Amino acid sequence: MNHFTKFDNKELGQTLIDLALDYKKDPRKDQQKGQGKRIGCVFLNPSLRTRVSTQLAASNLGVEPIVLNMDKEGWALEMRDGEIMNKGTVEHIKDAAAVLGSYFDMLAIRAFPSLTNREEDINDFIFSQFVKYSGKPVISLESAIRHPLQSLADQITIHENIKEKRQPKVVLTWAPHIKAIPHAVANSFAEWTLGMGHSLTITHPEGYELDVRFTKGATIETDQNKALEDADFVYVKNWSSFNDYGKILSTDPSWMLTEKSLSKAPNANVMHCLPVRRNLELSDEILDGNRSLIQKQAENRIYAAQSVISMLLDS
Ligand SMILES: NCCC[C@H](NC(=O)CCC(=O)O)C(=O)O
Ligand SMILES: NC(=O)OP(=O)(O)O
Repeated sequence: MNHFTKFDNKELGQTLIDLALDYKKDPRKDQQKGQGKRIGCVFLNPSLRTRVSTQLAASNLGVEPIVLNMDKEGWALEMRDGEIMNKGTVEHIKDAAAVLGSYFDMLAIRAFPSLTNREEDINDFIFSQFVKYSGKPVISLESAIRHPLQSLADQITIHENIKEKRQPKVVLTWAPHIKAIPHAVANSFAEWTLGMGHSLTITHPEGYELDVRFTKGATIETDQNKALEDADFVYVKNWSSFNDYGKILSTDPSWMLTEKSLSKAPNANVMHCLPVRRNLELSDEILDGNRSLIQKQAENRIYAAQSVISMLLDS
């Protein structure tokens, strides 16, 4: 594994899940493994879980994490090659990434999409520029189109909570939001769930179809009640329109998941990546009830990151 940016294959996915579960039992068992190594975690956007869980994961392995909140503390970065930098940007990604590459053994970066330039976002422009110029193994802390550490934590959580021998029914449901929200978490959840061999139903209002590169093989159902029937895992997420790029087409509150929406899914566990807007995306009754796996997902972020850093240390 040279970089960790996306789902690769089922075998590697399962290896990462198993390793994460080993670390969960004994988080510091490999404390010597990363002695003398450093990881630089660069954030171009806000974060709670990703920032802290990655630092904890690194320190469990003896790796020293250093965080740079580039959006607040760094120079304004120019991303485009060949620009005459006579406006607001101060430092080119080519120079900044190369310097960081020389300081660290591995790097990690969060770079959200613009949601205004679809072409750049679907090519993961900022993230790709960073990988290109850093010269070191890079972990995605959420890019324009993927959030693989979240998805690995989600798959660990599903793996831990499968109760029956049969294949679980996994549903990804759109939820209302007041802001235009990226596609990364939904894309990645679909990519990893399908990649790990689960069946996936995606439900959303008309116009909210995700990029088919991530959803090929999923069942798409615009009737949420029908989609939720007999679900075992229900992943709740808002995203903005992909076809009408970055637009909010609906804020219909009936899409917010409640106990009533799950009346035909008695065994459903509910998942969300957090942060969640209570009583807009998800009701208090679900968030505070027995169905929620949401805190467990957040805890598993540590072991997801730890398994990834550990595997990168091996390569
Ligand atoms: N890192 C996990 C989620 C990040 C992002 N959420 C947000 O931007 C929430 C913003 C708000 O609620 O104002 C998203 O859903 O893709
Ligand atoms: N789920 C997640 O990535 O949370 P943060 O944005 O707080 O890191």
